[in-house]
Amino acid sequence: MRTFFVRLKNRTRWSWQGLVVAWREEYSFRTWVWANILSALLVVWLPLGDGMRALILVLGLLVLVAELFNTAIERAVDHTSTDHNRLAGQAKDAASAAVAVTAVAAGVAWVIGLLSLV
Ligand SMILES: Nc1ncnc2c1ncn2[C@@H]1O[C@H](COP(=O)(O)OP(=O)(O)OP(=O)(O)O)[C@@H](O)[C@H]1O
Repeated sequence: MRTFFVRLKNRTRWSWQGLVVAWREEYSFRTWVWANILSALLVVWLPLGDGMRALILVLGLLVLVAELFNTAIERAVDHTSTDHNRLAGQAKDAASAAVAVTAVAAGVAWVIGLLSLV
C-alpha cells in the first residue's frame, strides 16, 4: 500500500513538471489553456444542456492532451537529432495534425451547441 502511494506521489510530481514545462515553454499550449478557460466560462453562462456542456468541456481538455503529446514528440525528436529528416518532419506534422483534429472536434461541438440555442 505504501508503494502505491509513493508511486502515485511520484507520478503526480512528474505530471505536474510536464504541465509546468508545457506552460512555460510552449506558446500554443498557453493559448489553448486560455481558450479553454474562455470556453468553460461561456459554456457555464449559455443555457446549454448538460450533455452539450460536458462534450464541449471534455473536447476542450482533449485539445490540451493533444498539445501535450505534440510537445512530447517535438522534444523526443529534437533530442534524437535536430538534423533535417523526412521521418522527423512527418512525426512532428502528425503530432501537429492531432492537435488540429481535436480542435476541429471541439469547434464542431461548439457550432452544434450554438445552433441548438437558435
Ligand atoms: N528535424 C526536422 N526534420 C524535418 N522537418 C522538421 C524538423 N523539425 C521540424 N520540422 C518541420 O517543421 C515543422 C514545425 O516544427 P516544430 O514543431 O519543431 O516547430 P515549432 O515552431 O516548435 O512548432 P509548435 O508551434 O507546434 O511548437 C514540423 O511540423 C515539420 O514539418
